[in-house]
Amino acid sequence: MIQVQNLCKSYNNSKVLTDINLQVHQGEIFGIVGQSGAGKSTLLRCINGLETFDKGKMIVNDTDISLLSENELRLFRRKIGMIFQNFALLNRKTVLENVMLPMECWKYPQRTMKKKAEELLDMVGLAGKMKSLPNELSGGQKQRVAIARALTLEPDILLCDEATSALDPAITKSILELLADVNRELGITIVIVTHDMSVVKTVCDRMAIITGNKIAVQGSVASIFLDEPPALIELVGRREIIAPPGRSIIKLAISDSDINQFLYSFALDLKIDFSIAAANIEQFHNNSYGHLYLSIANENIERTAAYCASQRMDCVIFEPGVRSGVE
Ligand SMILES: Nc1ncnc2c1ncn2[C@@H]1O[C@H](COP(=O)(O)OP(=O)(O)OP(=O)(O)O)[C@@H](O)[C@H]1O
Repeated sequence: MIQVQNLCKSYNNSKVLTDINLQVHQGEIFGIVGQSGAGKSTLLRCINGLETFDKGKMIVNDTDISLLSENELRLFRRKIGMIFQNFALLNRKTVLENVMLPMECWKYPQRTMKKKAEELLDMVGLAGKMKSLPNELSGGQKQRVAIARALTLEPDILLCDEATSALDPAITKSILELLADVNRELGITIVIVTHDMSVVKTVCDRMAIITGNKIAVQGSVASIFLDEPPALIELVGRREIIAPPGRSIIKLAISDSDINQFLYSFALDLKIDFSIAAANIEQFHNNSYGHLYLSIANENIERTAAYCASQRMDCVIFEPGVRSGVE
């Protein structure tokens, strides 16, 4: 659906994106994260043709967008909605008029525009606010209007540039639920640029991390958080647990549903002294995964590692001293 191949982009001879290769599958919610200035928004603007690039290919819905004429690009953009951190609503127009704007640009008949805008405002839970002005709405309500407006031309793809960054956690949650509904019910592919890892964990199927102008890693959100590659640790930081003298820490990637059974069998089969040094289980969509850190006497480490391998459990051993994990 979206294929980025060897894409390079500079501003004034300064490289912003280098050799970007990325695939977003049809119908998924894809997160792009990276430090401030990494080039996330630039990549998003390249996807909808708002930004040109120096080298490489951007293929969206089987169309190589660098080959499109101005007019073809305009038609192409129709099928891509976008929402922003600052909502980008017109304050002198009512909520209903704001939502009708894209259809006005495409000269839809008045009755069609009004009906469609009303339906969408109903869908985003703002049926009672059609005549309000944007500055009479809360931040979350403004973003709902922006989402309704982005859906008016029935896009295949919705691009979200830090869409929840200005909202508090409870409102962010409700906007993410709305985006998940839009994805599920309308089948719209969603690409979310964010610096907020909880956004990615809550709604994204897959993700990419941009570091040093490049994609450092891409894959399923759960697998990236379980693998904890350096690019992720660089972004979210690390915490440290010191294994006490004579003991080591063993780190296991595990799903929430397996923890109790694993610990039960572990204690019964190995009959060794161990304690839980830390556990970090998180919700990814509807599944809970995370890491379990067991503190084990050094003389039992080899047996423990062999036992974990026999149970097909991935484990990493941290000898006495410092072990790291993501926050
Ligand atoms: N139109 C422009 N002209 C010149 N430089 C630009 C332009 N747009 C972005 N840049 C530069 O490109 C780099 C990447 O910017 P971009 O907005 O894509 O980063 P970002 O990862 O989205 O950052 P943030 O998380 O802070 O929004 C930055 O150094 C920025 O200053």
